[in-house]
Amino acid sequence: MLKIAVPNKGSLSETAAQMLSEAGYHGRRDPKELIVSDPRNDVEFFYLRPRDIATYVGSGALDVGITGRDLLLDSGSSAAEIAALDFAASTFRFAGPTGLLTDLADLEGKRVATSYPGLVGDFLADKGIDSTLIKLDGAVESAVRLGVADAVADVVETGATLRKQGLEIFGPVILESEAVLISSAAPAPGVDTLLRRLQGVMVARQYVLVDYNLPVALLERAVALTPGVESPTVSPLGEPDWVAVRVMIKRESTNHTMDALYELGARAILVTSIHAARI
Ligand SMILES: Nc1ncnc2c1ncn2[C@@H]1O[C@H](COP(=O)(O)OP(=O)(O)OP(=O)(O)O)[C@@H](O)[C@H]1O
Ligand SMILES: O=P(O)(O)OC[C@H]1O[C@H](OP(=O)(O)OP(=O)(O)O)[C@H](O)[C@@H]1O
Ligand SMILES: [Mg+2]
Repeated sequence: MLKIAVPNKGSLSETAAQMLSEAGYHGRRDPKELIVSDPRNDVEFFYLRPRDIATYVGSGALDVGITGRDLLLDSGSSAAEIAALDFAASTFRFAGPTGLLTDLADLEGKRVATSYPGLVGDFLADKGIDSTLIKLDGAVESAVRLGVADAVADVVETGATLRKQGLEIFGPVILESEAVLISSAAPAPGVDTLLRRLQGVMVARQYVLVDYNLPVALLERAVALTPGVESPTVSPLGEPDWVAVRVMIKRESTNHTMDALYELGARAILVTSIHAARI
């Protein structure tokens, strides 16, 4: 049975559980469950703190897990990232009191508060900057106002938390992070199926199917607008000189693409959601 680590709390837990469910797995129903077996899919789920998942997977105790790239790198674990999962995107940045710190060298000799001392320590060492790390569990943005640090290094999504604390981003991007699937050194049998299923969920979320009818003379220009993942399916129509086209397009571009197809001369343009996919 494939042993899969899943975040039990925090920012990643809800979407991770939802993706696994959309991928056909049967996870926990009760948030107090820590281990749930899904024999039909030949997997077992272990609900763990996202920060600990890389440690379990890196040690080989569990085969794969869902965590954040930032947490994986912070842990120093030997687990490897095998796929990005397209959610919980954030950047990891330095921030300080507005206007006071402007570049990385300004951190020399300063106190930097963070919940990710492994990640930040490695980054500063690599750049030759000698700072003192102040390890906090969360709400690190308060550390400057409360006088325990001169700057912070933390997860930034919208930047709203920093702004509310009178802090401003400075210096280089430490990391672009998102939720990832990680695996132990020797990938276990069954990982391929899990990955294909999760990729299917991502495709179903990102793409829609579009069908349209078009004079065959315009086909080349229509294909340029909607090239699809591999290539569009083109079928004959009862009407001579017209064809029917079926193709996947990015969900976010749906209305622009429909407008462009209509202007080109396509008609009966229909858009349908994809329920599941294997590409
Ligand atoms: N606002 C956010 N936007 C996107 N990703 C985030 C955000 N906050 C945290 N994360 C991501 O969530 C993961 C942290 O997991 P964790 O469970 O500690 O989240 P958390 O939100 O800090 O949870 P908690 O604060 O309840 O402990 C990291 O990969 C981090 O990049
Ligand atoms: O850029 P923003 O959109 O404001 O999001 C970033 C904030 O979200 C997370 O905090 P969380 O709510 O998880 O609290 P924590 O600091 O206790 O982990 C993260 O640690 C940042 O503080
Ligand atoms: Mg947090």
